[in-house]
Amino acid sequence: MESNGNHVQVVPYLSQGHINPMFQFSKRLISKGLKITLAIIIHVAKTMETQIDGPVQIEMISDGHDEGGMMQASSVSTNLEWFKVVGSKSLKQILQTQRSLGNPVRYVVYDLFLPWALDVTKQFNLLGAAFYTQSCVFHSIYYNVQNGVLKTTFSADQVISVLGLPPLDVSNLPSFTSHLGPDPSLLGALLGPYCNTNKANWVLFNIFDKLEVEVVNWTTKAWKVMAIRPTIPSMYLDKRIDVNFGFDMFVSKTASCLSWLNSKKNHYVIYVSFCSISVVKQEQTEEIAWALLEFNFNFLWVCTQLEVLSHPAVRCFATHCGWNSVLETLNIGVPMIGFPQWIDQPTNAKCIKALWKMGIRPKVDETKISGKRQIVSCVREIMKEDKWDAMKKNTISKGGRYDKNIDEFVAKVKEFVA
Ligand SMILES: O=c1ccn([C@@H]2O[C@H](COP(=O)(O)OP(=O)(O)O[C@H]3O[C@H](CO)[C@@H](O)[C@H](O)[C@H]3O)[C@@H](O)[C@H]2O)c(=O)[nH]1
Repeated sequence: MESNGNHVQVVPYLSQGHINPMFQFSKRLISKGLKITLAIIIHVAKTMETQIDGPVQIEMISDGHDEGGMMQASSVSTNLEWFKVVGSKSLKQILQTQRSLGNPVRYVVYDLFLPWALDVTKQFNLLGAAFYTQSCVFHSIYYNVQNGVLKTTFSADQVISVLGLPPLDVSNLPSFTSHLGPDPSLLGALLGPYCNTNKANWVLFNIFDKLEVEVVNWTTKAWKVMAIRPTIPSMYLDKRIDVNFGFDMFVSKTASCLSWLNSKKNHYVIYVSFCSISVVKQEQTEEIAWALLEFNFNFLWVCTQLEVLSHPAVRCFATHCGWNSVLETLNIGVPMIGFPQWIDQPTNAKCIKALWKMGIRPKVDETKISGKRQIVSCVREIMKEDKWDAMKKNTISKGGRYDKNIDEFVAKVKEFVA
C-alpha cells in the first residue's frame, strides 16, 4: 500500500452515541485530505445493520467480548477495565500493521473514555487527541468533582452553582452524585478516564457554539482545547460532504416508518427513543406508553433518528437526552420532553429547558419515575404551544467557524513527522 503521511487512527468507545460523532468527524477530516482508519469493536460491528462504506477505512478492535452483546449499564467500570487490557494490545497491533504496510499512522483521535489509547499512542511516539462526546458544560462538572471543588453528596433542596449553567438542584446533576451519597462505581468509571488527558496534544469538544463558549474558554486553562462543530451528518447541517448518514447500529425500518409518517398530518407525531445504552426502568416505559395512549396523537418508538426528526409530521421528541440526540434535535428544531436516566442526561435535560428553551422535563417522584399525569401535562404543553416554533431560530450556527478549527487540526497532522 502507498505511504500516506496524513493518516489518522480514530478509536471510539462502543456505543452509537460515541461512534456516530467520531464517524462524522472522520468524514470531515477526509474531506480535508486526511486518510482515516476507524477502529470498530468486533461485537459492535456484528450488530450493525449496515456496514460503514465510503472512504473511512475500518479496522476491527477487540474489547475482549468478541461474541458478547452490548455493554450493560451496570457494568461500565468492569467493561472499561477489560477494554483497557485487550484494547491496548489490539490497538498496538493495528498501529504496527499500518506501519509495516508503509501506511503509518501520525495521529490518534481517541474517545476520552479510553485513556489507554493515549498511552499506546505515546509508546509509538505519535500525537494524540482526546475526543469528548459530552457537552463542554458537563465536562466542567466532572472537572470540578475531580478537583474537589464540587461535592458528590448534596442536601435534597440544595441549590448548586456551576459555571455556564443556571442554578441546579440535585436532580439536574450527573447520576453519580446524589442527596443520598455518590455512586462510587459509576463515579470511578467516569472520572478515571481523566487520568492522562493533560498529556493529550488536543482535547476536542463536540460543542454547541455560543452556549458553551464561556466554559470552553475556562477549559483552555487546563488543556489544549479545540471546539469542533456539532458532529451531525453533513446532510443535516451544511450538505458540504455527503448526503448519507453513514450507518445504523440498530435494525431500522426506515422506509416503512417514513411512508407511515408521510401519511400523517404535520406536527402530529411524537417520536420516542432512548438510544443505545440507556437504562429506562420498565415502570417508566409503561408510564410513558399510558400517557401517549391518552391522546389522539400518533407516536413512533425508535427508528432512524435524524430522518424521523426532520420529518414535518413530527412535533415532539420524547428523549433520554443523550448529547448526540440533543445536538441533533436542537439543530432540526423539534421540542423535547426529557426523560434523563443517567450520566450527563439530567444536566442536558436542565439545559434543554432552562438555557435553550427547547423542551420540558416531567417531574419525577422519589423513585425517579415520571408518572403518567406529569407526562400527559407535558405532552399537552408541547403540542399546544407555538413558542417552540419561535425557538427554532435559536439553533446551531451553520457558519464556517468550526471549519477553521478543523483546518487547524488538519494542519497539525500534516505538520507532524513521526
Ligand atoms: O433508533 C435510533 C436511535 C438513535 N440513533 C442515533 O444514535 C445516537 C445516540 O446518541 P445519544 O443520543 O448520545 O445516546 P446514547 O447512545 O445513549 O449516548 C451515550 O453517549 C452519549 C455521548 O457520550 C451520552 O451523552 C449519553 O448520555 C450516553 O447514553 C444519535 O446519533 C441518534 O441519532 C439512531 O440512529 N437510531
